[in-house]
Amino acid sequence: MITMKDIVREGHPSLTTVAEEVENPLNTADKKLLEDMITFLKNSQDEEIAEKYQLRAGVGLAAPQLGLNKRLVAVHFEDPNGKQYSYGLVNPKVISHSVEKTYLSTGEGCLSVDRPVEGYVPRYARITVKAFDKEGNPLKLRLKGYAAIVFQHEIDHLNGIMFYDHINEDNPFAIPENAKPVE
Ligand SMILES: O=CN(O)CCNC(=O)c1cccc(Cl)c1Cl
Ligand code: NI
Repeated sequence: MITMKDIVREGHPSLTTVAEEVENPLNTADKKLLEDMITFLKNSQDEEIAEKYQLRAGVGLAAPQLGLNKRLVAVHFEDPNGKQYSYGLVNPKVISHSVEKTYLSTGEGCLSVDRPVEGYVPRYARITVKAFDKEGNPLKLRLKGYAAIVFQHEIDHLNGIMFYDHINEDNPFAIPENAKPVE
């Protein structure tokens, strides 16, 4: 099972590398990896398991956070409106996005960053993502609000981008232009 010791931290090169596409449909090993990534997220959100294995909670995980140069992402969360998302994504790609931006009023955190980094992270308010699921079926997801933010955080990891790369250096809490917050 994946635990915190498997998660690489700032300074590890895979966090600033553009990850390679994986062969679709997934081979057995990559399919198990993606399933293990989703299981980690579920475990990290389970009070007892998280306590037992000292897991930090996460709503998403990207393979580069495991030091693996693969374009694989897992997400598992419920958005503020109660909509549930649980996906293993193969080679996800943002194929279109709004001009309008959004940001999480509480800021973002990352399992690969062992320190709080304050500030608003400007994200596209709406995105369309194309990917394949772990069975090799094509997916097309139209996302907005909290879900759009999480998916962008994860796809950034595949492109070697950390959430704090987006924060305004002069004023981290400057309201991003043309943006409405997700509370
Ligand atoms: O890449 C994934 N992680 O680092 C997992 C830990 N971070 C979170 O769960 C998290 C927390 C707040 C906002 C966003 Cl967007 C995310 Cl993603
Ligand atoms: Ni992260």
